[in-house]
Order: sequence, then C-alpha cells, then structure tokens
Amino acid sequence: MWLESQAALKELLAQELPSQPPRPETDQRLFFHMLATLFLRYTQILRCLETCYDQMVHPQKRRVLQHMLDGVMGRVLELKNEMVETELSEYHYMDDVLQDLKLTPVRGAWAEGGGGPLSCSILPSRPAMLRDEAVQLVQMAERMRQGRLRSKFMWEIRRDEERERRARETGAKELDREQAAICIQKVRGTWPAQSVGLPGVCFFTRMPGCKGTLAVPVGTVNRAVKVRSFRRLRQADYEAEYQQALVNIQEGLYEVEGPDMREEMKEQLRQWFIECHDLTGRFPEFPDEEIGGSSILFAEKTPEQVSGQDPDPKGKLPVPPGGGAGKAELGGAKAASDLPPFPAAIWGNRGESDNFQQRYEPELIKAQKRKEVEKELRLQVRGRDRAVSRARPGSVAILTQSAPQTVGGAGHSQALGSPNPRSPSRTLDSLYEELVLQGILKQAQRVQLADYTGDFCYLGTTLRMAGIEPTPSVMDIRQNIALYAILRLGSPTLHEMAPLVKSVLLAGPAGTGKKMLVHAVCTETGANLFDLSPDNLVGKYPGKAGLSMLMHVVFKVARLMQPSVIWIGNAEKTFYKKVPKEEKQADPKRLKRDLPKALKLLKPEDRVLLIGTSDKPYAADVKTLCKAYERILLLPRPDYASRYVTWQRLIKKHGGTITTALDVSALAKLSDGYSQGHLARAVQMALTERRLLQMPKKPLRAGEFLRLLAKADPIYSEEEKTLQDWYMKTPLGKKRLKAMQESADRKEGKGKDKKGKKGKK
Ligand SMILES: Nc1ncnc2c1ncn2[C@@H]1O[C@H](COP(=O)(O)OP(=O)(O)OP(=O)(O)O)[C@@H](O)[C@H]1O
Repeated sequence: MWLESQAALKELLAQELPSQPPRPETDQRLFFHMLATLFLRYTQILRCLETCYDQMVHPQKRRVLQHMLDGVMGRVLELKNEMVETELSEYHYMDDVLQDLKLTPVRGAWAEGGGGPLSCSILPSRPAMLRDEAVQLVQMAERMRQGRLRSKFMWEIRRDEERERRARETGAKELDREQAAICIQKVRGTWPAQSVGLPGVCFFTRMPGCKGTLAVPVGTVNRAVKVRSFRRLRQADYEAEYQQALVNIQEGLYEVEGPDMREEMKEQLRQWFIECHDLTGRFPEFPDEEIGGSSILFAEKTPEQVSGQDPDPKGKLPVPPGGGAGKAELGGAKAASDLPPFPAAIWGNRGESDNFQQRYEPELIKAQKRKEVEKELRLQVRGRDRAVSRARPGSVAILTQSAPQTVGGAGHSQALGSPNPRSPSRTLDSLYEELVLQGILKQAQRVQLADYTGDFCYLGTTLRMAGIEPTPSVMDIRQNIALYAILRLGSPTLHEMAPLVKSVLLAGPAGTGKKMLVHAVCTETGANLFDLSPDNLVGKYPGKAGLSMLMHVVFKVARLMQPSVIWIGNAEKTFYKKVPKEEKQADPKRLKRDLPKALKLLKPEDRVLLIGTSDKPYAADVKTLCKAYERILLLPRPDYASRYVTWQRLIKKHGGTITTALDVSALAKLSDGYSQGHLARAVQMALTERRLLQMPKKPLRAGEFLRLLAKADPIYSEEEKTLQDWYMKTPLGKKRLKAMQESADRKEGKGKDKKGKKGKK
C-alpha cells in the first residue's frame, strides 16, 4: 500500500508540476472539476497512507509515514482553500467526480473516532520522557497492561477459532437476514471505512468490486479487528524500544567514537587557524553559526573560502540538510530532527522480506546520531557552549526541550504583547487551576465527530448545474469541521504548513448541533476547551484590567497547553448591533475589542482555534463579526436523508429497537422542519425506562415520537431565510452573490449592453 501510494503520489506530483506550465483553465467548471479530482485523489492516498501508518509496527517507518501524511494532508487543505476560492462557497459537490473515480460516499467514516487510528496519525507524539525512572515506570506499567490484553486477545482468538471449527464440523447454518446484511455492508465498504477513518475527509470508498466473498464469517472479521488492535499495542512496545535505543546508541557513539572525533576536530581546527594565519597574517574569526559554524571548517573548505576572501559565495557552502525544502515539497518541509535525510528512498530500496519482527534499524539511528554527536563535540571543541559540554550524552534532547513552564516570563509576555503585572511568576498549573475554578476551562463532553449523524448530498452537482443551490448536507459540515478544525489542531506540522485558520463561526438554527461539533473537535484532538461565551463571563474578571488579565491568561494557557479550542457561544452577542435592554447589565460586548487583538497575536505554531456558535448571527454587526471569524459555516436544518439516519441512531442509542412496526421513513418525512435537537429530545422523552421494558411486547411506533415532536416549535422557514440572507452579507456570501449575478447577466446577454447596466446602477 505504501509503495502504491508513493507511486500514485509521484504520478500526481508529475501531473501537478509538469515541465511545461499548462495553459490557464478559463472555464470555471472545468477548473473546479480538476481541483475536485485532485482533492479526491489526494484523499484516497491519504487514506491509504493512514492505514499503513495505523498498521505498521516499525517505529522508523512510521515516522516517515507520518511525515508523508502531513505532506498529503497539507496538500488536501491547500486544495480545499482553492476550491473555496473557485466556487466562492464552503460547500462543494463532487458526486460527479466520485462517479468518475468509481468511488462511493461512505457513511460513518469516522466510527472509531478519537481512540482509533486517527489519533495515531495526526496527534503529535508525546515528547520523550525526561527522567529515566519515569520511563522505566511507564514501560513497566505498559508492559503489564499489554501482557494482560495480549493474553485476553489470544484467548479470544482461540475461542473464535474453536467456534469456527465446531461450526464447520456441524455444518454452518444459513445466515439470517441481519447477518447477511452485515456481510453485504462489510464488502460494500462500511467496515473498512470504520477501520481507518480520517474524519469526514475520507468519506468514500471503492465501489463494490469483485474482491472478497459475501460469506465473510463474522469470526474472521472479529479476528481481523483484534489483530489490528493487537498491532497497535505492539507499536507502543516498539516505540518504547526505539526511544530507548536513541539514548543508548547516542551514548555508545559518544563513548566509542567520541574521543577520536574530538581529537580529529581539534587537529583540523588547529590546522585551519595556522593556515589562515600563514595566509593572511592574522587569526581568523570563527564562521557564523548561520552558515554552519565550525562544521564548515570540517567540510574540506580552504581557509579563503571559509573566511570569505574567496569568491566562492556563501550560497555554495554546504547547505544544511532540508534547508532548501519548499513549503509545498511533499515530505520535505520541516524535517523532524529524528528523521533520516531521504527517508522514503531508504525504505523503498531496502530488502525487508526477512525482517519479520519489524523492529528498529540501529544503523539508521547511528547515522543520524553520529551527526548530533559531531555537532555536540564541535561545540565543545570550540569551547563555546558551556551547557552542552557539561551535559552527558542523551541530554541533548533534554536541553532542546522547552524550559519548565512558568508563566509571565519575558518570552511569554513578549509573545502575548502584554506583560502580566498581576502574576509575574505564576506557574502554568496555578493559572490552569484558576481557570477551572472560574468555570472558564471546561471538560469537553465525549462526543465523536461520527456521532454527528447525517447523510451525504447525492445530487449536489446536478442541482448546481440546474442553477439550484443545494442545501449542504450533514456530511459536508462534518467534512469542513474535519478540515478546518480537527486536522489542523491535531497535527503541529500541518498547522504550520497549511493555510492558517484561526477562527470559525458555526451559524445555524438552534439544535442543529453547533455545540456538539465544538465538543467533538475537543474530543477528537484532545484539545482543552475554554468557554468565553458572554453568559459565562458575567461577574467574572470585572473591569477593564480584569478583562485584559482574563484574555492574557486564557490565551497564554491555551497556547502553552495546545491544542486548544476557545469557544464563544451566542457569538453574536460580542458584536451586537444593539444590546437588548434586558442584557445591558451583563455587558455582552466586553470582548469586542480584546478578542480581535488577542487573535492577531496567534502564530502559525499556536494550535489554538476560536470557534463561535450562533443561532442569530444577524443580530451582530456583520463587519466586525466577520473580521473576528475567518471562516463561516452555515448549518442547515437536516434534510430527509439525514433525519432518517439520525432517528435510527438516536433510537438505538437510547436503547430502543427498530422493528417493522416502526416506520422510520414516515418519521423522517413528517419531522421535516425540526432540528436534530428536537429529534433528540423527542427520543429521550419517549424512551423512558418503563417504555423500554414494555418494548418486547409493545414495539415502538412512529406516532409516539411524533406526538412529542409536535409540541416543539419547528424551525420556521422565515428564520432560515433570514439566516441565508445574512450569509449573503458575509464576505464569501457577497462574492458568491456577485458572481451569480454576473453569470445571470451574462446568460441574459445583459453583459454586452453597457447602457442598460449603467441605467440599472
Ligand atoms: N447531527 C446530529 N446527530 C445526532 N445528534 C445531534 C446532531 N445534531 C445535534 N444533535 C443533538 O441535538 C442536541 C442539540 O445539539 P446542540 O446543543 O449541539 O445544538 P446547538 O446548535 O448548539 O443548539 P443551540 O443553538 O440551541 O445552542 C444535542 O443533544 C445533540 O447531541
């Protein structure tokens, strides 16, 4: 899969960067089709690489894969941006491209969610432990845990095998309807999607092909699932081994090769000084660290070249590895310090057929660590770096880790722009605690993006071609949340490389799942949740000084404890056009000035995202609101397909059983106009403990839910229209409206008639 992905990537890159620049595409539709094809093909590769990353146990290979994943994800995000700019819309319909590529959209592509493979791929790996004892302790505990799990797995595998054997002996019985349906779903793609599952982005799978047979025994599937989990356990084992090897090998090199290296360097340095003196009559200055420091002396340069008297320009001096990597260079940008120089090539040419264990490769570590040891020794020889010279090998990693985080130090204050006079030396822990006690830092509810149920829009392209703007589907929203929030917050490299998005506003009628999405983002990325909703700030941190202190502390803790989500519920209140009388006392506009200022100070390396939610965005001044929120996602009420899936899911979640007596289709049809929140409430109220007990004798019926639903006020079409009209006043909405008008004008031939146009103006 890795090789295939790499070949596909090569092909795509060749297509994207042809030797002759292609003619610019003037047809907007064709251009979008091209972008969408690229987007889907990269997503396909991403999914493949993600599976490799999830299932490979070799720690060094996994690093290379993570690097490639970051590159591909970065390209996916870039393409998303280009699609937005081309279509002037946050929602894209690619059903035609999916058909061309013989792919189908997949529901529930993120079933495994936060605890699953995704977290392995995009969440940053934890920094190396600082203290040996801690490492040993954790390793010991981990081995014990794995031992227990392993024995359980083995027991289960054996049990399944035994069960199968018995079934074979007694003659397998015919599958019932439900089992047959499960088998069909598995072959059609539902289960592979669950096994990998990048959020939303990976919303498709292959068309049902001829691979696999329908009669996949359930035991086999269960075993496959277990084997995958088992491999993840082994990954942790091998990773620990690898981390230990990094330290041991470096120590070994330091002790075995270090003395010789040091002597050789000293000799070279002495020689160089003498030669320089002979040539110029004076002792030379040390080369700047920017051009490689004393390392360039050891790179076979003449004294003239090094001292700059030779015409050899600085650019010709050895460039540090990775120094020339461009932003868009896949797998090349920002090489992590522990990556080999040309990783993919190394593994591509290596015969691995007899490496069954897939443990780390010491020679690669040696090659990489040798450079580090050399660098360290070079500094020692130069006698400049006192700290490193005193440190034992292995301490390099420790020295490069950030210092213990006390807050209010010069660096932090500078970064935030405003020193914190009230708490000049408070620790991060104490500030964290304070925010928790004040109810600003909250525990996010554990919901996964996959819980945000709904369906795909199957006719998007057809409708757009007919000039009808489709309503975005729940899947479109999910995909945007994945792209704007989850992928970016989850991967530090991606956050720095991809186009920066600091804030997103989720606007839509009440109960359409805005808050749920905020919690899902936190769950999937492990982000801290800061609640800066106007209602949550009433009476807290009073006065101007209090407010600036609050912002200072929140943004500081958010940055230091990243990834973080800063959530503002009822986001319109911060930018109210006119504050309602009854709210005046609560001062809802407190953050109006400080919020944009604080956002400005966020840098690409700060994985902090502001998410606003609002059901009345039209109550705010559109200009200031859109300035604070870079991306605006309008959430619609659910369509029939989404309501259908949501009813099913909610009923099952609350313990209900769906039988033929329950007409879910009728429920979905009759609940048109209601939000998911309404549906959730109706199910919760209907499925009481008592009702669940009666269920075996008295199956559930649609009427029970509809009766309760009817008591709630639906989302009125006027409200929807107000929201859509408001959206057309946002920057992207305005651009889209203008483009639509121009296109309509062109169609009617008005474009040619300049006079008529002027008259209209
Ligand atoms: N797509 C969905 N699938 C399943 N449940 C959903 C979905 N959307 C919303 N819900 C459920 O509906 C309820 C209301 O959702 P939530 O509070 O997130 O809506 P909201 O848009 O933030 O509402 P408000 O604007 O009133 O604050 C929650 O119980 C949530 O779990």
